[in-house]
Amino acid sequence: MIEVKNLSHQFTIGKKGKESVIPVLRNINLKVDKGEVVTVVGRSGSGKSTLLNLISGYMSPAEGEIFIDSNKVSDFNESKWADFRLNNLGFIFQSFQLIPSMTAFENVELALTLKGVKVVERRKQTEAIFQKVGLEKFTEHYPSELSGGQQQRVSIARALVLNPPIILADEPTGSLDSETEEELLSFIKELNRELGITFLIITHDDKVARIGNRVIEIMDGKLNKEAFAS
Ligand SMILES: Nc1ncnc2c1ncn2[C@@H]1O[C@H](COP(=O)(O)OP(=O)(O)OP(=O)(O)O)[C@@H](O)[C@H]1O
Repeated sequence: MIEVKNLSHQFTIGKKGKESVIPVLRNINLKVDKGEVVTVVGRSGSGKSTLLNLISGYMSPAEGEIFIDSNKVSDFNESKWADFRLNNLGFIFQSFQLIPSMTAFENVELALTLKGVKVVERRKQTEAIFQKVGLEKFTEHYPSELSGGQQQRVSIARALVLNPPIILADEPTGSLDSETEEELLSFIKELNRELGITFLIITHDDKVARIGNRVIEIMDGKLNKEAFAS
């Protein structure tokens, strides 16, 4: 489903003439199969977000190839990526990234509007997804009128409404207390089990890492050997 081949990435930082190169990822090979939950751990600064940004096309790899299904996405230009993301990838972020001036309902409906779904159909789909995430009583709330856990559920609804086969998550419980975190992790497992959604989750939290069928560790720019054990 996701295949990363010989992926390396580095950043160039500093003023012109005094640049230095920071290698972040070195020769990474990774396969995520359909229906898996794979968690990626590693120290702060080890390159977890960089890996996710490369897999989701927000950065282009310095070297290597990335395939999602049969698509060589590492060759995509920005417009192809935009279309591909809308149809294939859902995203969950630590900071929820909801639009504050829109209600919960409008935040979720917007994803369908961008996809060109007609108004009656998108209202129907949005209502159904609020039922799925158990927030049907909160559709008219603005993000600031919701708890952290509720905001994260709205952001999951926004991802789910597009029916993505894959969800990429960056520290999805990083802003939640431990009880809300456990609820959210159970919900992610339920979505994986019931809808067969493949998850790639980056985290530095052991509890989150443990929901993975496989835990992969990035260390010194490489994937830790242990990580390949199923
Ligand atoms: N746009 C950028 N320009 C230059 N260096 C960057 C850039 N983004 C990240 N880095 C550097 O790349 C390294 C990896 O960063 P990354 O954000 O991928 O780590 P991380 O494992 O996700 O960290 P954290 O757990 O703290 O979020 C760090 O040393 C960081 O300073």
